[in-house]
Amino acid sequence: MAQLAFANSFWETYDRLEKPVKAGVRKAMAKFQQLPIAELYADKGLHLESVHNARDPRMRTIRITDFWRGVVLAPDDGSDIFLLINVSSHDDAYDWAAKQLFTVNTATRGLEVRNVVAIEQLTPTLAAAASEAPELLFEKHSDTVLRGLGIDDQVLSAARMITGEKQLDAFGHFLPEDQFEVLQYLAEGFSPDDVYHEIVASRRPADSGSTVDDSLSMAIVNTHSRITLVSGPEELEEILSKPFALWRVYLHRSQRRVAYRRSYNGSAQVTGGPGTGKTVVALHRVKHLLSQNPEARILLTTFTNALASSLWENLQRLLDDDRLLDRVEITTVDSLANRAVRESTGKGLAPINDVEERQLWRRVVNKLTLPWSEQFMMQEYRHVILAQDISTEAQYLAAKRRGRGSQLRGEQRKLVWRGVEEFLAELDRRNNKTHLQICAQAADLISDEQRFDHIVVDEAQDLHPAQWRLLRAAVPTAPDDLFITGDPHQRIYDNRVSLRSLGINVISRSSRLRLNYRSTAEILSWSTKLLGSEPVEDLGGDGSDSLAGYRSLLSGRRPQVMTYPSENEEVTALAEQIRSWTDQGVPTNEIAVSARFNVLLDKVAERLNADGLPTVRVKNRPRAEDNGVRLATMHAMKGLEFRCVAVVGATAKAVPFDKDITPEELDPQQHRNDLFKQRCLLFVACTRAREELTVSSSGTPSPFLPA
Ligand SMILES: Nc1ncnc2c1ncn2[C@@H]1O[C@H](COP(=O)(O)OP(=O)(O)OP(=O)(O)O)[C@@H](O)[C@H]1O
Repeated sequence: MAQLAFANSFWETYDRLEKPVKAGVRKAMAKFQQLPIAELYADKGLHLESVHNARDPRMRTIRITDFWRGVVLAPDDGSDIFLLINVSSHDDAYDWAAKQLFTVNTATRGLEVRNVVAIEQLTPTLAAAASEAPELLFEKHSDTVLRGLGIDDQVLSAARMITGEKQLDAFGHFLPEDQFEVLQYLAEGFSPDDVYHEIVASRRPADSGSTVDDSLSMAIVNTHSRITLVSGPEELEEILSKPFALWRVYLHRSQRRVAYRRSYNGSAQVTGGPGTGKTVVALHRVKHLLSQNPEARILLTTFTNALASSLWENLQRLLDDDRLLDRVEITTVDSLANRAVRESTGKGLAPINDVEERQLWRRVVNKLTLPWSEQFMMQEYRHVILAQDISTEAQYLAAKRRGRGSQLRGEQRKLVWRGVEEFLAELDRRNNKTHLQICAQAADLISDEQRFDHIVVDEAQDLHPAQWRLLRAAVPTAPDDLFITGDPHQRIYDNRVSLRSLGINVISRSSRLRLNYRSTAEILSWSTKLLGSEPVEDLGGDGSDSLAGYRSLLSGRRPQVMTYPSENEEVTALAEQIRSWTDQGVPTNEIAVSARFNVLLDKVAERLNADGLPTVRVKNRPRAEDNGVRLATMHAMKGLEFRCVAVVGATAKAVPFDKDITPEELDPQQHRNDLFKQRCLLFVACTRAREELTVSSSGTPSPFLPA
């Protein structure tokens, strides 16, 4: 009986197939598990046939439906594993299959694939460019060194003509996977020894004796990172019925590279637009760190409790081992701080929330008749005083007010400081603190027993400097201390930091992910326009970040943007839209409605419930399988995803919301930051949609909506 293995490229295509095509795939796969090899070839329905003019004689295609074919690599050396590579339309399948060549890497012994036709066609162009280039990318490495890292003849002669990293990136797409990765590492300045440890040593199977088994099945078994071997019909059924969970298990090359780098000589950072798999990468990094040291204590942290619960569920799936899971603490930074303070002082804390803090500032402003708004005071306290851990008037008078665009003279600063003292005294009287104050206190108090060996941070863009100080204090400075993922385009709390000034240096250990796996290209390109054209400060405060090269391979319907004469009409149209999604078979738990404010969500809930559509508030942390259309404020949409999303109430009054915007005359810089924060909010809400997005308003639409 044959065995079946799947290349990662298969998963990238499978989940996008329509249901009948998926059923066809399952039927074909079942045959591989039921029939002896000779009968497979004879089976009329499967139609396992060779590819005319294929560069790899083992290449075959199978029939899935009249229109779709699967591309398969068939063993010709007496071994019995068939590798399913992808599923595509009839012509694409034959065209692709004819050009590819699978080979076994001499160093890693893994199976790799190259587009041999493209390499041959592009080589003369490379040669022409190389003859005029002042230097070549790999000239300092000898052939012997490159061969020792698994580079074979064809790749070696191409590598010898490559002039720079950009050219390597463009060409790399056609090269065998392990060899391309070796070249990327060398191009980034890693020494051949480091590359050997990073790629070859970690992938090469332990030598079992004097003879090397170079059969196709052995190469398949050796290629864990790119190929899954399926043991039996139950496992196959489980895999094919839950491809969504599989995405968490099979990584794209660019993701695998950052998640499974053996070690970073310090803190590392991964950025990327929405849906590029940063959370997935963070989870895999935890898995990798545990594989390096199963005794390590790891903190995996994120922004909200809801996201922490979802990280826990996914990590459980990924590790599937309770002993390893026990080594990982998953919590928000605020909860970590609360616990550290409670354990050190023996006192429980009930921090006040943002709304209460704002009210308190209003009282302070009124009591001292300060010439600034409560919002200005609250921001000054957070972004200047707490951010720099300022505790005396003298420190404040001398402080740089980074990120603030207004000038405050000495007398004015003294007045602000009086306000701060009043605010702190009032908190003391109430025996209260803010979350950020608790983080600041925890950073000073955290004890050795409360420290971790590694910290992995997801949604890092919204952490405040006080929270970073706590994280810095919670892990000793060492290789692999902090692994940080985030997207500055999704900054919805306007917390800006200079990571370097907080003792976190990610320079030369930063990577960017560019491929979006969540949304269609139509949703992405429309949503990206919401951000406008202002440069975006990067995660660590060292420059700007951009979404250059950010893309999706999925395609679908363009987002629908509607304006209604009244809110009632908008909500009526929303109910119809949701009904049409459920009629098309989208389950209610895969549909979300998001608004800037809860009042509109209340109205939506009332209307949908009256129409017989169940609803659930995201803030009540429903389980993934719970029935009901998800209702969430734009803030609560962070980190989530749904097949269909309706953003409602996107009016000029709600986004931007006046009260959240510092007047330009008071502080032009803060004004710009506040406006950008609101753009980000809309961007976050819209980029949660996987397949369909509608955005509606009644009255004047938000000025941020693209024309
Ligand atoms: N290699 C992959 N192949 C297929 N799907 C993937 C892959 N990596 C991630 N995904 C899927 O893409 C979606 C987005 O991933 P994830 O939530 O990790 O992205 P993110 O970058 O953290 O997003 P955001 O910043 O918007 O929260 C998820 O459904 C995830 O399962």
